[in-house]
Amino acid sequence: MSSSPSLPSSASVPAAFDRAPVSGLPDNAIEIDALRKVYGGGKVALESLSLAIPRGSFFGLLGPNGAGKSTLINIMAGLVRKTSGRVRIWGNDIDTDERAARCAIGIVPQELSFDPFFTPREMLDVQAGLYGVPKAERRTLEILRAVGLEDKADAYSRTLSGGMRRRLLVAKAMVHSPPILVLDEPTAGVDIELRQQLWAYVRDLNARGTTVLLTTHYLEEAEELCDRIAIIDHGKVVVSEPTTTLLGRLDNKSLTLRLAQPLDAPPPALAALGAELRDPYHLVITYHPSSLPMARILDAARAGGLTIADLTTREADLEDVFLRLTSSHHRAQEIG
Ligand SMILES: Nc1ncnc2c1ncn2[C@@H]1O[C@H](COP(=O)(O)OP(=O)(O)OP(=O)(O)O)[C@@H](O)[C@H]1O
Repeated sequence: MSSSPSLPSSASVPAAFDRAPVSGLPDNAIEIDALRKVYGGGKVALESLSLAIPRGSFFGLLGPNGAGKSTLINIMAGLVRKTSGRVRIWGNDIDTDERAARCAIGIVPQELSFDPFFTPREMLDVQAGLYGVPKAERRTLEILRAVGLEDKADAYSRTLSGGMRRRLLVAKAMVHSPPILVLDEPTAGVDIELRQQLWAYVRDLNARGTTVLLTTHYLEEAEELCDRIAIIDHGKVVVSEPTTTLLGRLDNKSLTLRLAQPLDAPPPALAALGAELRDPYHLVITYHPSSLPMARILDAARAGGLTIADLTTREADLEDVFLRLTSSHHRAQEIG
């Protein structure tokens, strides 16, 4: 795996807002309205998709395979042409203010593809040139330092490890100090240590004002990092809300009681609350905390004469919510 050095703090890299006036900033970094994409063969990838990504948020875009996430990001990046609808990036319509919209966003693509004969320094310089960053304002080495690649500034890119290439793509996306950073599956196949380093850097950028849009298949990562999450499925938004609200949706918990004595059936008072024996020493009760306080379950256990050796609880996590919402969405589609 990668023997990459620790990423230094990004404090040396000015965030986008260090130069931007605070007044006149858009409330939403990205606004998508009734976006539709039909590919050549007639495949409808996005169907009237509307979404607002608040300025300053760390926003997760989740969805099953084929939901339309890459199509959406590629439209924002100018790589795929939308069929209809409206997209505004930092207040700039991609149809009428394409250049300003492109300058407001830095995209870290899924694929690790770049010219193997360019060095990281050359690559960032070319990118800065493409975005019209004047030579005096370029911070090539600062950015490379921030992603832990300063000592590789003049190495051929083909000699970099996969993890280093991923970080180089993050650096490339940041050369023009965009107020919005989009990361499309940035940690797929990246080892855990590097993932943490990458997230420390991106979190720091976010704390200093950069809006972050992340797509990932690692739901735990999204749950930990994102303050808002949208789930899309079949080209439509199923839900878009603060992560805490989303997690609160299921109102589901499970309580496992480890028993001092074995049982062959749950006592009636607990069976009435839905308790099931996982094995003679473990009773599992899945319950809704809002309508069934845990104290009532414990009272029922005591009334049933049980001696509890230990107990553990588990809350619904993002994976539970994700599966519930995407499968209920499928059911609704089947019914409708
Ligand atoms: N160039 C294309 N031509 C035709 N259909 C396409 C094209 N690109 C994507 N699609 C289809 O559009 C739908 C959405 O694909 P998209 O790649 O946007 O989904 P995704 O959410 O990014 O999936 P994944 O998580 O697997 O990357 C899928 O059914 C896909 O097969």
